[in-house]
Amino acid sequence: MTTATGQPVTLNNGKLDVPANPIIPFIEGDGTGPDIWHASQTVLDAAVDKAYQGDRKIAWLEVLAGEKAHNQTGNWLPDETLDAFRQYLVGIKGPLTTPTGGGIRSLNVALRQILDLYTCLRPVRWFEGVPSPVKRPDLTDMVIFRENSEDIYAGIEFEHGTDDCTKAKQLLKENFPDHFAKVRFPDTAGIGIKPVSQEGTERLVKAAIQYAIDNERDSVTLVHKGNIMKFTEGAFMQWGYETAKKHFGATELDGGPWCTFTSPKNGKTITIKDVIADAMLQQILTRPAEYEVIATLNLNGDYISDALAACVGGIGIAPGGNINYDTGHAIFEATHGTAPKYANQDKVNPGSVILSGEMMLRHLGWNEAADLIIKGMNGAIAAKTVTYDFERLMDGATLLKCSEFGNAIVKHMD
Ligand SMILES: NC(=O)C1=CN([C@@H]2O[C@H](COP(=O)(O)OP(=O)(O)OC[C@H]3O[C@@H](n4cnc5c(N)ncnc54)[C@H](OP(=O)(O)O)[C@@H]3O)[C@@H](O)[C@H]2O)C=CC1
Ligand SMILES: O=C(O)CCC(=O)C(=O)O
Ligand SMILES: [Mg+2]
Repeated sequence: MTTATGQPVTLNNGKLDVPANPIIPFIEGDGTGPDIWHASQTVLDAAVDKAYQGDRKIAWLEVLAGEKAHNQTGNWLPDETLDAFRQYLVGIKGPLTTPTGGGIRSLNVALRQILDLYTCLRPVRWFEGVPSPVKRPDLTDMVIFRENSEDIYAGIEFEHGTDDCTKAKQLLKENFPDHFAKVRFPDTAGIGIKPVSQEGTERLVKAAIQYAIDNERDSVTLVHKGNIMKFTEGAFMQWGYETAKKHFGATELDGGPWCTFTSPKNGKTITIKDVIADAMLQQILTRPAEYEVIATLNLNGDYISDALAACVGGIGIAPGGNINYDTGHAIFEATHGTAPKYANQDKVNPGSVILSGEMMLRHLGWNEAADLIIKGMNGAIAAKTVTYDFERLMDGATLLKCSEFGNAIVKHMD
């Protein structure tokens, strides 16, 4: 871990106290991570410099995770990294590789769970001029609140053929013989169990509804697969409606389950509704204008994030933040992964991490710098100076490298 000269961000009476030179830990990331991080840091520093003329500056603190950490320390997620995120509250990261099948379970998920960053906040909006596979990408303007600490990401899985799996199956057979009788091929089945709790649901849905109030949105949609998984996903829906009633005074509409309440901010009606997850994946294509804030479980949120990102032009500009609204801890990161086939080619779109940085600046209250990033991004796209993912779909566009796209954003801040 390198050192940084600055002061920590702190939480006082539930509000972030941000010094003029906050220490912000960052993880560069694996695969395309270093290319993307380099471009992003340039943009973030330029935005802060232009907005505050040297009065404010981020003191970046590199912390290690993933392959770089393993190569340097022998550890994939060193304690120093976790300590830095704990101490400095707000950080940012590039993507980290998770092998499929065997090997380590996701470092990304580990960070979210260890720091209890229970909300994965992923806003999805269209930037004018970005090529999209749908006819009206401008109708998509949604904010996903994905539950980040439960569901199968925090679940228990037993691999077929292991002693643990045999024990788990024996336990089910002895204690729940009727359920176990429904397992079609018990001798070769792997077993998975997912937890979904009332507390976990309540804090996530509460944050989503509060966001709708603060940002003057008209609806919050609970997305679940409760018709099949009644006591996990169905319970999420039920607890979600209860949260709206308990914390926001919502009352049922026409006998429920939809309910409404009056926003204390603007006096308008906010509707809480629900949609089953598979139907939602078609609704985001067919009726996107009807959805604003989405509160959902971990796996549904993972699927919906990528699908919605594609609707507005792709995963290259899909940002996010992992946030605990109670402790103030937050780590901002792209929706996409490490795209390893493009590693070290200075090729991919750094937009997702740059816009994650924009979210981070707004989270810190540095809105002037955040606004400059949006201005720069709009300008670079309007000038059709873009990376390969947009260039291949745009007529008459100029192909830029990852670093060049960062520079183009900076140029268009003026
Ligand atoms: N939070 C995190 O750190 C995450 C990590 N991961 C991990 O990343 C690894 C790779 O995952 P994979 O499933 O390949 O998914 P990726 O999101 O890494 O890549 C899938 C495709 O998305 C497009 N893409 C991704 N990033 C960009 C970008 N910056 N600019 C433009 N296009 C981009 C590319 O499409 P095309 O081929 O069309 O050019 C790429 O082939 C896995 O180990 C996975 O676990 C995955 C998601 C999140
Ligand atoms: O951690 C991973 O490897 C995947 C995570 C992911 O897909 C996501 O958070 O959207
Ligand atoms: Mg994902």
